[in-house]
Amino acid sequence: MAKKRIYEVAKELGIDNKAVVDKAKGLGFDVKSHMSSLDDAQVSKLMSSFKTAKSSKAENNQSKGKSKIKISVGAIRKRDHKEKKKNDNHNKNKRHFKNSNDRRRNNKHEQADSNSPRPAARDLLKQFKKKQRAEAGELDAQARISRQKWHEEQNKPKSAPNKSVKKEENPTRNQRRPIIKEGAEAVKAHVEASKKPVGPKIIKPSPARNKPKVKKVERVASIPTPPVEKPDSKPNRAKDFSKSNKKRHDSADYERQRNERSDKARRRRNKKKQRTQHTEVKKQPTQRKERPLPEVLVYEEGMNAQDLGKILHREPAEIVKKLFMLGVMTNQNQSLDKDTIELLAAEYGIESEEKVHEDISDIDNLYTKEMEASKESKNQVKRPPVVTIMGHVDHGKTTLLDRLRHTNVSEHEAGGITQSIGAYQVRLDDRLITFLDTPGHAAFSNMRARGAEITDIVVLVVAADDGVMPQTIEAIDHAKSAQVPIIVAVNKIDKPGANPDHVMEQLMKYGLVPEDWGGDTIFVKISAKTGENVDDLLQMILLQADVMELQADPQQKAIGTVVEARLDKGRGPVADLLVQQGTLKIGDPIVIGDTYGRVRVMTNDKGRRVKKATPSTPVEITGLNDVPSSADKLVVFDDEKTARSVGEQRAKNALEKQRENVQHVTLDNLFDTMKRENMKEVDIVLKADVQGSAEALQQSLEKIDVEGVRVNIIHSGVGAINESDVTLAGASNAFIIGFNVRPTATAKSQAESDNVDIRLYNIIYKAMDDVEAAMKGMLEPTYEEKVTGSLTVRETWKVSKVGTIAGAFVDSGYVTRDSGIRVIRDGIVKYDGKVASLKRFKDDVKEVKQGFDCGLTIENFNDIKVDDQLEAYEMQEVPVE
Ligand SMILES: Nc1nc2c(ncn2[C@@H]2O[C@H](COP(=O)(O)OP(=O)(O)OP(=O)(O)O)[C@@H](O)[C@H]2O)c(=O)[nH]1
Repeated sequence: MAKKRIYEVAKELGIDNKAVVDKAKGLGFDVKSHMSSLDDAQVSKLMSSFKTAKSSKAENNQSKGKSKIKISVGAIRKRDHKEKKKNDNHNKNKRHFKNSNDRRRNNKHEQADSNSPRPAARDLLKQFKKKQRAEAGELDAQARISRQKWHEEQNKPKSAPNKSVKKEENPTRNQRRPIIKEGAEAVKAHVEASKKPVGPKIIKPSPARNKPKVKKVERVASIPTPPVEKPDSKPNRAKDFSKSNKKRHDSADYERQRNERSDKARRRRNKKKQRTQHTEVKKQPTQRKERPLPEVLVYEEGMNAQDLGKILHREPAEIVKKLFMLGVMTNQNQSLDKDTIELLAAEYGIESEEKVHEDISDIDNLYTKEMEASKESKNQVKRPPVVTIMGHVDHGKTTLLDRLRHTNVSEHEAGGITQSIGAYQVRLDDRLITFLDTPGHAAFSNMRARGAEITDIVVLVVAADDGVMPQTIEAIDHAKSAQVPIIVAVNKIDKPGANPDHVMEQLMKYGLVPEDWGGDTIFVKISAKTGENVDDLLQMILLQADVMELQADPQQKAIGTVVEARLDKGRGPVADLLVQQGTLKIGDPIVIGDTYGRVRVMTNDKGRRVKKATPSTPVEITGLNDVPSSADKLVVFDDEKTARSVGEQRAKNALEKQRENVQHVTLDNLFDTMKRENMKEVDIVLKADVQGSAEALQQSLEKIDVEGVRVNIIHSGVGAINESDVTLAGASNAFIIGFNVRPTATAKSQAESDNVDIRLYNIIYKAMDDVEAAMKGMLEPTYEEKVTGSLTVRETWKVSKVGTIAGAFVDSGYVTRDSGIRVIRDGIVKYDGKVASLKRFKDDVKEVKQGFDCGLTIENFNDIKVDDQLEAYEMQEVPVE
């Protein structure tokens, strides 16, 4: 035999599951719920224990008329009422309710427990039906009243429900449920109710019962009620009492199911309530509002309402609404400008501040920061002064530097002019002085100005035999604008015509008063050629440096400035730079201008390899990806990756900028550019061997102005002329100037096929002259007369309306219809005019050549005679030499 579940046993016994579970537990079985299973032995033990209990109980309670049915119903009631224990009133009512029910059942069972239950039941049924018929009318009336009252009750506000009163007013309920009343009235009513016939009930449905709504049923079900018996159980119950147990069990199950359902419904309701509460919490927009506004709105231009909402702890919709109120129509995603954001901040009553982005690619900024940091540093030490020698052409700058370095540079310079900037260090009494060699030609003035930025002291060289010249004054101006002190070196004192005092007098006009004469400018009379007083000059420089307290921090990251840069065939890009702060070391990741790399090889001014360069040291470095420009800043980064990204970003920016410039000179807009302001321009692509030369040449060329026509350098660079230069020149209708460089083979062939003119020079003056000549070619062309043929008049005809027609023979050359014509009679020019018409026989022709006759007329001239000599000529454009 299979195992049995508790509820099956309970069903068999007709006892409540809980009672059986309790009993099973009492017997020591391992059961938890009505679903727990029992084996045969346990079942039989359990059943026998119940039977024993039943028989003993039956004996004990015989006088009281209690039965097992009572136990089960009571148990259910007990359970139901436990849920309502919170309410004391209810407990009271429950007691009444239970007593009356017990009594009702006792009565019922007293009758049912007679020897023959069936006749008793039939009698009861008959009696009941009889009474029912008799009371039908009365019940109908009561039901009507009850319905009416129920409706009234329903329509009443539910603020103070009084269930007891309500129940009292419902006669139908009174029939199946004890009337709940307080005190003696309740007892009386209870007694009366207990006297009522027992049996199947609920003939007249109450209005509440008629309500088919599930909700209502659930609400009622939640109130502990006795099991509701189905109307169709009525005859069965009367006829077959043995089935009554089953009915009661069914009824108990039904009640349990209802309770379970109601429990489920309650749980669902609770869950739903919780969910609603949750969503309410989530949806609470007011809570966001409560978050405080920031004190300052730190914004970036281009933020939208969503971004601002996050910062301000406000809904984007609110931001949009606020802006709308301020007259700004926008949506949540639309970018807002600075003014609008600040307006919004003011509307919220808070400060606004634009977020400052530190652009790592802004190396000028990094350079300035490092420079400032060095001033604050405690590691500062004395550094050598950086000196620039300036002066007029041929006043002896290079000779002085030669003397200082004991080398000879000037003899190798092309054209006799210093073409590139170098920097050198000289030593005096174990102290170093750094010299920047800045040539004095006017074309280099721009570089000189740059040189003054890194220069501590300017040595102004003035030839004692020549005195103050234009570039001397220019040099003074540059030094003064850079607030750099000037030491005057009056040179060539060895020369017989030298007059140093005259130079000193001249310079007084420019605020340079010698110390001997009460001023503060140091004057040193020297001879660069003989070396006289050169050491005195160095002493004075060091003295000036001491006064200036020049210091640097060699421990910080290096910063510097490019003095010169070039592309070396073997070594790639090479930069001459001056370290200004910190120490530059081999392997340092660097960014210089728009280029980047790692210091691969470092060479000093003596051509020796060094591993590090301290402040004020000029070095030549390799390892860059491209050629930087002079005056570009050098910054050292922590790692090569950062340096690379910064360099690439800068190069990209520079390229974009260059493209923007190039866009102005394209084939599309060339015509407009030329016509603009009635100005003619000569577009030039400039390539040079070193940056300094390129800049110098550019400066010189841009100064050329030939009757309003000027030079426009559309691109200048360092290195060989390549295909891209030719393409650019072709597209811009420009020509190319190469200074100390040559075109590549492909560039040369492309230039030939594109008809792009490439001109190569190694002397600046020559380049300038050629450009000037080319510019003259762009002016209105000059014409000269060219005699094309000579004719002899052989016959004349006078025709009215036409005038005199000359029949002439072309002796040499040719005559055209557009030719100018000169009438020469006896060696004298009688008339100079134009051919009006030219014919052979009767046909108009364009040209008649030597050996042919022709007929011609001359504009506004009819006095043509036979044997007159005619000279045909043309005006031809004269090419610029
Ligand atoms: N007698 C004499 N001649 C000098 C002296 N210094 C320079 N010279 C001569 O002056 C001429 C020009 O000298 P440079 O040193 O080339 O002059 P610079 O100023 O460098 O000229 P640029 O490079 O063209 O700007 C040379 O022939 C020198 O020999 C000097 O102290 N005495």
